[in-house]
Amino acid sequence: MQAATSCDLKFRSTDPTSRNKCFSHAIPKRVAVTCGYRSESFSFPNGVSVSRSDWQSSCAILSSKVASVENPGGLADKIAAVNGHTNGSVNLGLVAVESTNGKLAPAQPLTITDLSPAPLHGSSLRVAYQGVPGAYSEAAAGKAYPNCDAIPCDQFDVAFQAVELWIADRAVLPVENSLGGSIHRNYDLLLRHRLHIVGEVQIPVHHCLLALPGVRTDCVSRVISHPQALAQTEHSLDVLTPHAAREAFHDTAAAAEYISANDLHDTAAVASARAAELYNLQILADGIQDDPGNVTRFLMLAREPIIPRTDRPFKTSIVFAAQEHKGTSVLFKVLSAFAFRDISLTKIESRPHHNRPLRVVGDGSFGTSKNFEYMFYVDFEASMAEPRAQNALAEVQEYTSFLRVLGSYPMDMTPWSMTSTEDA
Ligand SMILES: O=C(O)C(=O)C[C@]1(C(=O)O)C=C[C@@H](O)C=C1
Repeated sequence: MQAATSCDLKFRSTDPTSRNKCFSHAIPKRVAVTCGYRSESFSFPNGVSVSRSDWQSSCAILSSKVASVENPGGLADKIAAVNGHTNGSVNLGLVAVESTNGKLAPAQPLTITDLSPAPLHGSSLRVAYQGVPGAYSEAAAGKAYPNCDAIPCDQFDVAFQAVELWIADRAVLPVENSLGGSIHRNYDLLLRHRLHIVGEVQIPVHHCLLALPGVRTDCVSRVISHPQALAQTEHSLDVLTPHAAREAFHDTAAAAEYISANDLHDTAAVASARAAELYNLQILADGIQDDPGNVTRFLMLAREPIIPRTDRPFKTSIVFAAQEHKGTSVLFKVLSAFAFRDISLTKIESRPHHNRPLRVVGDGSFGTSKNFEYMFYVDFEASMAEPRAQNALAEVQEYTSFLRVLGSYPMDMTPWSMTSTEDA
């Protein structure tokens, strides 16, 4: 186990009566020891060395392929193609894994079960989310993992770190809303961190306008809430509080908590009905989202991937960077790799390529132009256990300088009921 280093994280008290109490822990940073990994990278007899998270992705794809491949001989080459281990096939044979009793277990091929053990603490699953009790993200955590121990975090980034530092077992984070669009911060964090998407939940978001008891709507001169919530209620607020200033706040429930904690009679919050209960506020207006079908999609993140299956509808999320000098219409070629295999795409998002934001184009004879360089996120409706998905990614690999499978996971097929978040 590597040396412990301290790491300062900010978590919020789970006690809803805490008035903006936010405490920080100096959490000793530990490398994952559940499976007794001695290091964050593995070397194989043939000299190929892979990072732990690449290994996990390989295991996930390997496990999915065991169910579907006829000629095991092609297995390692296919994995090599998708995971970029171009120097020879990856020997997935023997890896010594230290068992929990300290003795080296006999070398056995790792399975996802080895990589994703049940939480050691034995109690309910600890799920990190951004916000305070009453936030929609808390409701999403409860839908994703009923009876979980929901851990409020100050920032999206802290929720990622909580999982990486084994303080939480999962994280549930919003990535897009049907009215407000993508939550770009979390797309960037998916790339920066090495967690795996293991599921999704879609939450109908039912916004309310909350204020202290006795406050009338025409006395409200300021409305505070999460930027996404303000975007989702823009027209309603134009009608309800046309002269009130709108201010972004940490999250919807924290806005409600702030009004209550500071006894603000001129301020209202856009938040859930549950936040009204938790922070003793009245509901001035109910269901103020501009579209009754207002839905936010949340992703469930874990340290290890799940084994993709074909027994239920699955979705796969990837991120890639187009390969320079691969000629024109690279994006078209990438998308056609799915289209020609009858794989539907449900999302494309482009985000600045932080390591290569600009590319100078032109030989100088007519001057030079600068292209913005992007990372592309794509969600498609297929499981990595399906050969068509594996072959599509193997083709995409030809056009990309970087390709990562963020996760292959069950689609959220639960019917939407608007009542489900009235008590969110
Ligand atoms: O502030 C909250 O309550 C959150 O859960 C965050 C969040 C978001 O980030 O989009 C989640 C769902 C809603 O779309 C509004 C806000």
